[in-house]
Amino acid sequence: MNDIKLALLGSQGAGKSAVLVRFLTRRFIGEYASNTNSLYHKRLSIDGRQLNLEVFDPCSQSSEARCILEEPVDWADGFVVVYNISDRTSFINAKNILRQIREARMENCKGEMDVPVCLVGNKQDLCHARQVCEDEGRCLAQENRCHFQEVSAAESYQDIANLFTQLIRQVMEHLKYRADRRRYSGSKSMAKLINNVFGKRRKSV
Ligand SMILES: Nc1nc2c(ncn2[C@@H]2O[C@H](COP(=O)(O)OP(=O)(O)OP(=O)(O)O)[C@@H](O)[C@H]2O)c(=O)[nH]1
Repeated sequence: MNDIKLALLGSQGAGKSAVLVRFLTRRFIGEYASNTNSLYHKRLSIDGRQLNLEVFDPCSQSSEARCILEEPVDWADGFVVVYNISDRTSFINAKNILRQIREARMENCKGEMDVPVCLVGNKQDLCHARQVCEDEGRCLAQENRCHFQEVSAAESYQDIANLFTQLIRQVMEHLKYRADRRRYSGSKSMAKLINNVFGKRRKSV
């Protein structure tokens, strides 16, 4: 069984818990405890494969450009970065979070393909109070080579289910790529070792 670890990041009140609970239970629950870190577990099946999903929903990150929690950046295989379309500050914070994920990953995983990330503009039902237009979200996602989706955790399940399913598929591909890379570099260094030990002798035969 595959283990998939995701982390949800975003400003306080952007709707991270609402989005996640919608995905896990299909329900919208108005209020959530926001002063604790939560780790959710779910078993699911995607494309016929059984998965153990763990999702980390940390307690609020402030809207200032301070460093996001370092642990989820190292721990997670993929990220959901949530902002509120009716709160520009949460969008600016999402931008900072995307930058920090990229920088942290560049340092830790040199040469690896991008970590899967989905940028989510939540509270689409509040479009009368919109402060971030859809194109801005799309452009930001393009700049960061990540998927983008506007959703309303309050009103709809399907968009949220689709975005998590797509992200999980991407994570599975990414994990396979990393495992193949490790196997390949392992066999390359073994070949090098064999060559170093036997190379000269073989030449003289
Ligand atoms: N109108 C509307 N309200 C939403 C939506 N999603 C969440 N909310 C509300 O926004 C508030 C914050 O939602 P949370 O899910 O607690 O947000 P959060 O990002 O987890 O917040 P913290 O845990 O404080 O970081 C709650 O009052 C939710 O009911 C949505 O799609 N539309």
